Amino acid sequence: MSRMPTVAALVGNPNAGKSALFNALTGARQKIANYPGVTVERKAGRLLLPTGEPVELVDLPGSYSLDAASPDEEVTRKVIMGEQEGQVRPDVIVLVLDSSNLEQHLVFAQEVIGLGRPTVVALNMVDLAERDGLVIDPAALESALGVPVIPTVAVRRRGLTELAAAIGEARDRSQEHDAVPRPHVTLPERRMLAHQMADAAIISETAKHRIHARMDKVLLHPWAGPPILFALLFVVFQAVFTWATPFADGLEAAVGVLGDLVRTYIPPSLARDLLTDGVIAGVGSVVVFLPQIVILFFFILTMEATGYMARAAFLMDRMMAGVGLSGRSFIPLLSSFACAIPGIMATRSIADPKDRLTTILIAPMMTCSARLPVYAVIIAAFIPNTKVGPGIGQQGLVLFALYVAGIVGAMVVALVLRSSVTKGAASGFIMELPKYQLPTIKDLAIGLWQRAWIFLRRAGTIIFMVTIALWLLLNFPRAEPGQDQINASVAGTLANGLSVVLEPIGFNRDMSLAIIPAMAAREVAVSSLATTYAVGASDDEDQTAVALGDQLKARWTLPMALSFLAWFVFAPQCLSTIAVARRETNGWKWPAFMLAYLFALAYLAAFATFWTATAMGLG
Ligand SMILES: Nc1nc2c(ncn2[C@@H]2O[C@H](COP(=O)(O)OP(=O)(O)OP(=O)(O)O)[C@@H](O)[C@H]2O)c(=O)[nH]1
Ligand SMILES: [Mg+2]
Repeated sequence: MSRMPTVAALVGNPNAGKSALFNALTGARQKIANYPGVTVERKAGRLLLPTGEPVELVDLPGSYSLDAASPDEEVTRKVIMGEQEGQVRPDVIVLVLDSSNLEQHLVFAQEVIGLGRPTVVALNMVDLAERDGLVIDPAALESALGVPVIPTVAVRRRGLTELAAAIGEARDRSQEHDAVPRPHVTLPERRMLAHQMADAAIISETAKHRIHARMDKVLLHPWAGPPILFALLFVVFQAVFTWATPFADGLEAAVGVLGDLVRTYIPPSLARDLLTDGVIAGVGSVVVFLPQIVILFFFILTMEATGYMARAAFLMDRMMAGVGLSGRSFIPLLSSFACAIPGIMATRSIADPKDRLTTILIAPMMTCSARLPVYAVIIAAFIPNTKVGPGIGQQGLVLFALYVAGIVGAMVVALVLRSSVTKGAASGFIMELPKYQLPTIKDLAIGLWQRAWIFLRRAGTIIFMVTIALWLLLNFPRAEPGQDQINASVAGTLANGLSVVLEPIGFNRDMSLAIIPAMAAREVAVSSLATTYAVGASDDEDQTAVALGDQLKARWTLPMALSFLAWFVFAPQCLSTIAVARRETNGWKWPAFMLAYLFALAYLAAFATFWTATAMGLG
């Protein structure tokens, strides 16, 4: 047998646990989460059979049918059929079924088995079925489907060896005879058969899942549900501030000490300035937000793992329909709170092209985690840390308001787009609700670690480089004695030019200076301000670092700060988002449109904020 390695593909309904199985079998770290539509691309990994032979295992997006409706389902169909470029047709199909949802998953299963190709069924999530009081007979299912059925629990690594062995056997059988497609069975027939098969395979069923049904009664209640969701999100933003404070203070102190050490032990020179003003002040000012990021992701990951995320989508469906979208757009939009890039990619699970395009266009308005440091630094400097109610801090409230401003802005834009450029009827929304699950500590820890690592890596690479470049542009050419270094520098000259345009929205030179490098990564706005003020202060007598917050307080007025925040709610700040929008819409037309309308919106919002605040006498 000296042929190409065997290829096996994981196929099944969304949320069946394909990626969890993939991770368990190959040691990969694909994203898994408890809602349908997590995986939108194929991903290959290597699995070793019990015989030691390697198999290429492909994880695929979930699918309800071989008649693909959405771009991610299309990937699955193409791979199964061997039409995907750069991917040989799988020799073995590993059909993943959710045992606790058997009847529903058997509908697509029959379609796949009907292809007559070597197939193995992974009867996954048998633990959840048991929890719900279901006992399933794999042998009955095996004889009904005519292919091997292996019970598995992906997240507990149960049944993996048996599954791997079955994959090997199926491959061996396939070499003996060719695929024999079975007679076509229509969808209604498959539905009926699925019902019969599930009935025959389920030995006993007790009504254990009452608690979860009762939870849904409350959480999905048309009146009680939305306030609960709202309250939950509110708690998240309070927590981002209050829980993070001790850790953030500690980190900030550590960065300060580091700067002082360098100042004490290295004689004054440009190189020392680069270290203190560029690296430590600049990059350090971003790194101190690690605790906030971790706390935010703790909540997002928990919502994803417990199954609440899909319920939130369900709750929001009605509101989304009001602006011409559906609950389908909710999860991509919510993912954009982490970063617009995975958010935009997640829109591949939306079938209607215009729904999808609208969602892509508004995704950047969801407050991504890179904006959190910008918001946090300004809020901490300008909004008093007072309580406005029991357990409600004013700072958390303002943060919450900024997130809400982004959401409301996005909804208004969606409404306008859906009645103009992306006109079309709102499509219906059906999403199966996943089972409630407690998140496993290990998965949560891995998820948080990955997030923290991404954040730190950004600080160490892109933010670091942009900050250094900015430091150079701020320091050259050198100022004449008595002249202001920043005004003399290349960066200062550019910023002074730009501030003519930005003056009407209350931006001073330093703010204008901060928003350009922030196009690389939004956190850079913070590091640029820190570096600018550190460079500006270098000539002063006092060499000790002044915390960025104090610098801001001394140099900005409240209306200026609010205007800066308003700008960051809407402005298209990161080039990677534009690049992904180009890829997902196949051209420059829509990203250009996105860029233009977001800039216009940001300018208007900052303008209105600045002048309203000024008129209110806040300056
Ligand atoms: N209890 C239990 N949970 C599981 C099992 N397999 C997967 N899960 C959980 O089920 C959820 C869905 O798993 P995924 O692997 O993301 O599902 P998927 O089939 O890849 O979903 P899509 O990518 O959306 O098609 C996650 O929360 C997993 O932790 C299992 O055998 N038992
Ligand atoms: Mg997946």
